[in-house]
Amino acid sequence: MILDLDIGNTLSKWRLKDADSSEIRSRGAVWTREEWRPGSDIPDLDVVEAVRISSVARRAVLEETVSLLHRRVGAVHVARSTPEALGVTNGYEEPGRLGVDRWMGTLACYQLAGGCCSVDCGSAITVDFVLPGGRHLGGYILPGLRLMKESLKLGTRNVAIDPDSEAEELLGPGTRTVEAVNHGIYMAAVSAVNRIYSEVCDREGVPLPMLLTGGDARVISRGIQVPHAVWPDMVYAGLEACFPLTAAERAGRMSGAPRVPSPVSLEKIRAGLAFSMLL
Ligand SMILES: Nc1ncnc2c1ncn2[C@@H]1O[C@H](COP(=O)(O)OP(=O)(O)OP(=O)(O)O)[C@@H](O)[C@H]1O
Ligand SMILES: CC(C)(CO)[C@@H](O)C(=O)NCCC(=O)O
Ligand SMILES: [K+]
Repeated sequence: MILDLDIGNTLSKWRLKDADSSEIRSRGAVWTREEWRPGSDIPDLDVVEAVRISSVARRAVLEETVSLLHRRVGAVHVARSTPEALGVTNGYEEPGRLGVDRWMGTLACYQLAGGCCSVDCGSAITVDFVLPGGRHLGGYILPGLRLMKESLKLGTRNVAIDPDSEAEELLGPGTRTVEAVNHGIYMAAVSAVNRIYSEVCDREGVPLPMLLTGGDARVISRGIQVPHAVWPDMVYAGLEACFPLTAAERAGRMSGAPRVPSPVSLEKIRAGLAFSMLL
């Protein structure tokens, strides 16, 4: 079995992948904390032959995790943000400072779609761009839905947005505090993603396929106006591409990859942008 770990600021997600069949056997999430110890909600390490890790948590969390895993598992691969990988050049002035979850997601997206816009809707919402040809432009970081809500301190933090609600409903005016807050932060998030996408495609003169991942990807997806696809395993797919271990991975197949969405024409993107600015 291969254990893949995506250690975020809030949640540490894991999945167990069968090295022979390439099937995902189980998955889970635990709170990210200093001491990452196998317990009831963490898989049995006896069956694990290799681990791949993407971590944006404090260094102590990663060090603790790696030293624990090294004692139990033969191969431990830790992903890093590098100046170049898999045909993509990192757009950051200091490439190592780009969040490795962004780098993994973006590499996976590029492998799948070529030039792309990769969006991760987690504790933070990040939007990254790669041009056809592989130049990563950098990206945008904004607070995620939960963080935006908590920062308001209006006592509404425990009332999460129902992930099944329709965008149309969430974009209307709220008539109670929790609704006003939920609709406000939802509007902030989806408007930002829509606008960022159009602005960058306009600037660069190329319409790009958009892929979304992260805990809030499904609900944010409903408010995104341009064609896109949700890829829950996008960060894991970056780990697969960087550290291929199975036959399928070596052949370039990434698990859970969606069909590549065809972007709308540049003219349409520009018309939408002009419309929203001239109103
Ligand atoms: N059980 C949960 N605990 C925390 N967040 C949750 C949970 N279920 C859904 N969410 C939503 O998922 C978002 C967090 O997304 P994600 O699962 O990608 O976690 P993350 O690890 O915190 O992200 P990041 O990698 O940016 O740190 C939150 O904004 C929240 O709205
Ligand atoms: C932005 C987050 C928190 C998103 O998980 C992560 O990618 C991170 O800590 N990044 C480092 C800062 C940067 O990417 O510029
Ligand atoms: K994430």
